[in-house]
Amino acid sequence: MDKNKTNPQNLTTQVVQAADCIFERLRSEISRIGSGGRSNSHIFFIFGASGDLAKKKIYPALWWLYRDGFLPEHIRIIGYARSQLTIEKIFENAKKFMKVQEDEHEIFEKFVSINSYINGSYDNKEDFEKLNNEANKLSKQESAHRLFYLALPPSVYESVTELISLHCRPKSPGWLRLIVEKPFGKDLESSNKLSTHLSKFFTEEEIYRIDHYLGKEMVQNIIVLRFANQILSRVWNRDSIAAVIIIFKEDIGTQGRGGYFDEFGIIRDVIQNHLMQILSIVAMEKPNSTKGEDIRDEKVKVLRSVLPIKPEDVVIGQYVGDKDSKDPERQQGYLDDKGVPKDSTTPTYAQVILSINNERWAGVPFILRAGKALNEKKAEIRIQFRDSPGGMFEEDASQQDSNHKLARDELVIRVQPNEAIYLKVNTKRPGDMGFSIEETELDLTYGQRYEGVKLPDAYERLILDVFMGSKINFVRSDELQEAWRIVDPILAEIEKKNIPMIRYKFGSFGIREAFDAAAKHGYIFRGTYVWKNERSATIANEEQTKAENKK
Ligand SMILES: NC(=O)C1=CN([C@@H]2O[C@H](COP(=O)(O)OP(=O)(O)OC[C@H]3O[C@@H](n4cnc5c(N)ncnc54)[C@H](OP(=O)(O)O)[C@@H]3O)[C@@H](O)[C@H]2O)C=CC1
Ligand SMILES: O=C1O[C@H](COP(=O)(O)O)[C@@H](O)[C@H](O)[C@H]1O
Repeated sequence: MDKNKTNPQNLTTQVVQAADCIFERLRSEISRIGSGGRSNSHIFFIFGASGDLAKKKIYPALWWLYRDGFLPEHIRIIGYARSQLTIEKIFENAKKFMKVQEDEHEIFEKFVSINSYINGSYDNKEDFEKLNNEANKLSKQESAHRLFYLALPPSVYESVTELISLHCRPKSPGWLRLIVEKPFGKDLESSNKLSTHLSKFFTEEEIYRIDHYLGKEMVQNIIVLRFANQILSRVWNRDSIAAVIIIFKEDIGTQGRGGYFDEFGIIRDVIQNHLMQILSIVAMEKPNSTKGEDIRDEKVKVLRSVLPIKPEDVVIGQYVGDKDSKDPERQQGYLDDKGVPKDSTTPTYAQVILSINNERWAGVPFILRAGKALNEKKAEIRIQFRDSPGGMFEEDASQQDSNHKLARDELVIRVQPNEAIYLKVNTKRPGDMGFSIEETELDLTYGQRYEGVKLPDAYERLILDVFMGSKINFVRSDELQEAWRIVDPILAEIEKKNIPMIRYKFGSFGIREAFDAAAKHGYIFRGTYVWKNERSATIANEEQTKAENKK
């Protein structure tokens, strides 16, 4: 037997070497792009450079790409916002998210030196002309390729994009790429309006709609897992799979972002985009190739087969403070957030159960569940397989009853934290003299298996994709339309208050009604959680809930 294959130490070394080799190829591709053609400079503009996303994600991602040699040689980064700031101040705010190591100070200083900040408004043509002049001066080349990242609230997208197109386009042969952050509208109508507006000023080729979940390692891995493994592709259908559940949980509340959140709610914030994107990759047919268009064609095709959601298949909730908690943040309910109106009925938790009407998936529930202010931060996909037929084991004796004793096989793809893929299977209890069965896992936890391998941050990957001109991990306008078509009717029902709002305590495991609904559709929860303790949490404000539902 090949020792290299079995020794985890060697395996890790091999993986690290393979990763280094891939990175080397990428770096040379980047430098080829950077030096090829007549236009070899790049300018990366961050609109909303004073904001939260810029500070936490964009500046850090650009720094890591620069440090690791992935940015083109001749590049300038220009932050733009209304605030009177300096680049020093911007870095002061962003530095704690950039994780600069002791031995990286020299290269970090070089990174700082390619950055600058310009302040100006979002709707004044003179400011954009000034920005354009500054950019030309900094890059010393009017045809430098230009990338514009819109880290802004959607209220200013229209004016900013128009002014960019009219006043900040590079001279030929420089190209322009526009990175648009979610939310892409609030519903199908406003999303279409935004798309129509963008299409007046940019080609579809130039637009990169970012959904950062598409940059996460395990989300990208779904395609490989599904289509590079016969053992999985053969069973990836209604004959073998009983239910699919895609879960997003956060252990924080809105943390002062309530003003933004209240306008959108958890369905628009997480389900319509991140979870729907995951669903489309889990459920799509095999694409013809790994080309962006082939993959996106299949994603949109499966979304078109999603049937209208029935209101009875929706559970929504809003968190209330946990007055018994010692943590002051957990004592605050959603309505205590300063930006949130006291009578807000915006959901912070939602579960929707979807049906896909095609040959592969008819009858299999796809359960999308997302919640803020829960007991943990976690995102995962659980593919639950059907019961083994036959019932030959003692544990199987009560097959008639829905509470089966023999656990179902379940494939879990843990997106975060601690990326992992594990398959829950039944095994003979080790050492047992008879046939007693216990549930165990075939476990591929990345932190153990691929020790030392760096998994890039989602924004790092996606920004690099934009430099490379790769659209695999960006959302096409027809995908977006389908996602809105699916959630729009439910949003309307919620608006009309036709779906009861359930209060849950900050730190809860979830909402019991959601788990019951999932069980009714055939997803069998085999965890160890005992609802008895939680019941008091989900009905903490039962009286208030009842009163509101009566209104
Ligand atoms: N923060 C996050 O974690 C995530 C954010 N996003 C999306 O990214 C975009 C930016 O998010 P984020 O950085 O959190 O947003 P911010 O609220 O921090 O806004 C970014 C910048 O926009 C300007 N701004 C804020 N409000 C207004 C307004 N009403 N009118 C005009 N300008 C305004 C401010 O700059 P100034 O006043 O200096 O001009 C601010 O610094 C949003 O579309 C958001 O949905 C997506 C995923 C995650
Ligand atoms: O897009 C969003 O995502 C974040 C969660 O991102 P993650 O990468 O930390 O899982 C969420 O907090 C935010 O509300 C939402 O807008």
